[in-house]
Amino acid sequence: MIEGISIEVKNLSLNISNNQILENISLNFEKGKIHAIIGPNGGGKTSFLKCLLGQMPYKGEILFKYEDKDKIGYVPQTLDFEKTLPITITDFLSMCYSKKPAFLSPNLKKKELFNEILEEVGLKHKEKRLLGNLSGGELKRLLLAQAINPRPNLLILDEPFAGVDTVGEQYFLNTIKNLRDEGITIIWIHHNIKVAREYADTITCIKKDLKFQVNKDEEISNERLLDIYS
Ligand SMILES: Nc1ncnc2c1ncn2[C@@H]1O[C@H](COP(=O)(O)OP(=O)(O)OP(=O)(O)O)[C@@H](O)[C@H]1O
Repeated sequence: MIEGISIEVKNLSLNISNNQILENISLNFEKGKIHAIIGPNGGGKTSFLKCLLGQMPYKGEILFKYEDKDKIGYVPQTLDFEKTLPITITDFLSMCYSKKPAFLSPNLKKKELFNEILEEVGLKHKEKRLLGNLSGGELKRLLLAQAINPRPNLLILDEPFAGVDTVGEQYFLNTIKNLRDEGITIIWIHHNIKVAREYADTITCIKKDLKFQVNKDEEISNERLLDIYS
């Protein structure tokens, strides 16, 4: 089993260029569970994840509690890159997994690792494909592959299903559930409350200063839903 990370967020606020994006948010994320984050477009969900990842100049405290390691895997909402770049899946993985000396082709051991990684996400035999030629769903699978190998203690997913078809979505949902069963803490932005309720252990709504957290089986009243999405 993997030891998941638990997180305590205390009085988190984020102000960028005089724009108050998050205000006074306090939350806990228990280890080894799936925590879905919902909320309206522009409500601050991605900014919140970026605070967790230490990428935003937030105020307040974010405490990571862990017994084993504090390894974090991250799948971004989008990956911006020049589509004509001559970079294959293997080149991309080489960049993700290379330590110095850099710029060497993968050795036999790395090639075996890449095969295992690609097989897990259903991309085996596509290692020579150019990154720019991958479909939205294939790119998401590749991003997931680098995030979960080696296994992290915390996995952060920013809308992993965007651009993914129904079969791909089911694949992601099963993978997320299996990773949770391995002990990994998962924080996952998702727009579909019904799916979030089915798969997540807690649901957290983030909309600037309006936030609440409910467990899987707790009701979310229509009033609350109206508050979030109006
Ligand atoms: N670097 C930045 N500089 C200025 N404003 C920003 C920056 N990053 C985000 N914002 C603003 O913060 C607000 C929240 O954005 P964020 O991307 O966190 O929302 P979101 O809930 O993830 O939205 P969506 O569901 O559309 O992805 C938006 O109004 C956005 O324009």
